[in-house]
Amino acid sequence: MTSAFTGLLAYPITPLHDDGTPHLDALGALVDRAVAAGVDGVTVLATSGAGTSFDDDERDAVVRTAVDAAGSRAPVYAGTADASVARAPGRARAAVRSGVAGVVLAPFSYLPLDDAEVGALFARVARAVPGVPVCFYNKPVQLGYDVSPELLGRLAADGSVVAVKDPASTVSRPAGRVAALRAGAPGIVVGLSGDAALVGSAEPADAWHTGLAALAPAEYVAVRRARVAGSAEDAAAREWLLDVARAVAATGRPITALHALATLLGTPTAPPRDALVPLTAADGVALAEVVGRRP
Ligand SMILES: N[C@@H](CC=O)C(=O)O
Repeated sequence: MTSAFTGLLAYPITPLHDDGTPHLDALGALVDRAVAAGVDGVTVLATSGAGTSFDDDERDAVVRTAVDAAGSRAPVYAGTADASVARAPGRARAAVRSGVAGVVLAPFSYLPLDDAEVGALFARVARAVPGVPVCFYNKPVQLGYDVSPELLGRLAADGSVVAVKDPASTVSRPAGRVAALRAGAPGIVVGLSGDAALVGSAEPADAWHTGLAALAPAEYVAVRRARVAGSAEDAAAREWLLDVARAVAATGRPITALHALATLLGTPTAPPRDALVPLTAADGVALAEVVGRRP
């Protein structure tokens, strides 16, 4: 049996109707397409899915839609962070009731947490969903907390987490981080995020976590499979994904850009909820130009 949180993990946006409610049919279609293209798992309601912007009923409906769309073909995971850390265990329980195969938890808080608080949070969530795999969603730039290999090792040893999603090596994250995480937390599943780095030259890892893979699954699957097999990559797919990743990053508004990208690629969605503001016209034109070059 494949371990949880391995392979290519697609993080769909949550498509929206014009009134801002989740467009569940569009979400189901996105999940179905990604799974049919061969992604190894789907995570809803994390960053790309704007999980913390939805109320409980909306989140439950999003999870159920994704689970139904994936069926038995691929595991569905859900981001269960909440603006109130006290609600995180309840959100994890709700996701499990709706059928997820594991939960993805970021140490989300109004003020950055410290090691003791993060340890307590993950232990509480693990106790709330015994036996359910939990992935530590490390988001140091945005949350002001960067998990150490040592804390991860303690959380893995007591069964609170089985996997970690870490930003791929960049200028601010020197190479060697994957090895450090493995050394600190033996046996843990190490996954990386950051499309430009993944498609570019990220260190080998057990998983890739990416929002873009939900929108361009065929290309991403081709690149991931070739990378894992050590075979020749589809150069056109790789170059195009790199260009898309750069165009999204250049906007400085990743969620808004992913919604715009989704629209350009045929998924109906309104822009993200307030207070995320629209892309500039120039950014919209740049994205459309890249999409027009899809191989
Ligand atoms: N962008 C993804 C996964 C990587 O960080 C998300 O939606 O959370």
